[in-house]
Amino acid sequence: MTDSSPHTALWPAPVASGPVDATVTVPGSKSVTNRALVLAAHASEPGWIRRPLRSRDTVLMADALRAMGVQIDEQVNTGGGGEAWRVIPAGLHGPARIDVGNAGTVMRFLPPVAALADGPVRFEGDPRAYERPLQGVIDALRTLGARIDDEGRGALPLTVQGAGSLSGGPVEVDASSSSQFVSALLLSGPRFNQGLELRHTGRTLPSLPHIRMTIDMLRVAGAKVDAPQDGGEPNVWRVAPSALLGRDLTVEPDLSNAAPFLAAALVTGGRVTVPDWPERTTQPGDALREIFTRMGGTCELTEQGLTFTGTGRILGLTADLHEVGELTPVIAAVAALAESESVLSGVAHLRLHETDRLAALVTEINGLGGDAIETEDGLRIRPRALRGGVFHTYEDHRLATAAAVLGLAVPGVQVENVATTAKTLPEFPELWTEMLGTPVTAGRG
Ligand SMILES: O=C(O)C1=C[C@@H](OP(=O)(O)O)[C@@H](O)[C@H](O)C1
Ligand SMILES: C=C(OP(=O)(O)O)C(=O)O
Repeated sequence: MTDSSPHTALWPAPVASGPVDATVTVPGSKSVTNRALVLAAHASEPGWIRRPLRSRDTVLMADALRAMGVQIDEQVNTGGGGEAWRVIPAGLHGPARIDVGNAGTVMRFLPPVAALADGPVRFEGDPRAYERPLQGVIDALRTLGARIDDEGRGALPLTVQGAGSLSGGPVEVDASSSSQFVSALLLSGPRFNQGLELRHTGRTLPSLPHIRMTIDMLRVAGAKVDAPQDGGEPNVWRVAPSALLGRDLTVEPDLSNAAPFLAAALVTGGRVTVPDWPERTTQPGDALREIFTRMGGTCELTEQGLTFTGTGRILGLTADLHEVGELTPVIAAVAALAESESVLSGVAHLRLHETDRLAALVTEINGLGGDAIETEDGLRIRPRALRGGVFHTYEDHRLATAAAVLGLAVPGVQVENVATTAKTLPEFPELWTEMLGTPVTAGRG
């Protein structure tokens, strides 16, 4: 460790001394927790969120809702069932200041909530948050009746001049840069006076499972939603105006954050079980069962959870990851260790994520001696022996977990700022070393 500042600190990624054999309990889903918080804030009665994810993105969401008047009581160890948050909705109000950090869910899901608050709500965040797309949400909210001061930026920082209610009605949005534009408007749609009729006009729409997650959770909260997935008009969603119910909801483990642990089984020819893997889910991480099977492993879903077993061989993958873009960094890391070429496509929108993920993955994999190139909409990765070195993470949690996967097989990988995993998985370094059967030691970034 040459520097103790968290952004430049180096974490020596542990090398696997043999096949891993571990059970890893993965904390709750970021996407489910943050949707649950928004829906509970809109409800007309209190609700519970059990086993929520506690991470930077979800704490930012909870704090932002608190700033607008919602009461969120965090209760730990409720009858042995882990943590539970009690959400008590109240009249939403400004003035409020919201820090979105670099959380796409916070920066996109909350401007529609703020439009329903009474008073001005200021949105600020990390420098990268000011570069991430938001124009579609801003324009749509204006069409629906909101006043937003963004000084013509079409991005953060901005102030929503909440009027206490919003007309709602029909609106068009191009959500080709982020599915979160659609989810954001749908999640608050029941609270708009006329509800919402949302039409996506872009050529493509990424991360469809996340939109299905939004619709499922809205319906559980009592909303009436018509969606293309039910045979409705393509690219059109309708949400009826209605009150929402307070629910008692248990958050599923974050299956996207299960990715590096399952990858460890594949890379080391070992076995990893993730308990509480849901039998049915809208989480995109469920696709890992098929993706990692195609890359050479086998998996089995039992009462114990999902057990993934590696065979010692790692096969290249040709796949369109448009629906499951957030899995790309870890898949790319596995691909860099594979015996044959991988072509990962459909993920051009990753250039606008926490960092430009395509550029970052190419630079860092090649920095370890790999052979990766950017294509128009993804990556091509060819087999080549890797060597140790510093893997920069660009304040991107998924770059850090991808680097840890490479480090299992490549001695001398130093992960810069592993603490950036706090965005969605603050316990990552401990879970990783526990999985490998090594004690938690110094060297945490
Ligand atoms: O709605 C959500 O919870 C998410 C949607 C996806 O965003 P994009 O559609 O912008 O990729 C995903 O990548 C992100 O991690 C979480
Ligand atoms: C893209 C991601 O996050 P965000 O919710 O900030 O968009 C991600 O977690 O991979």
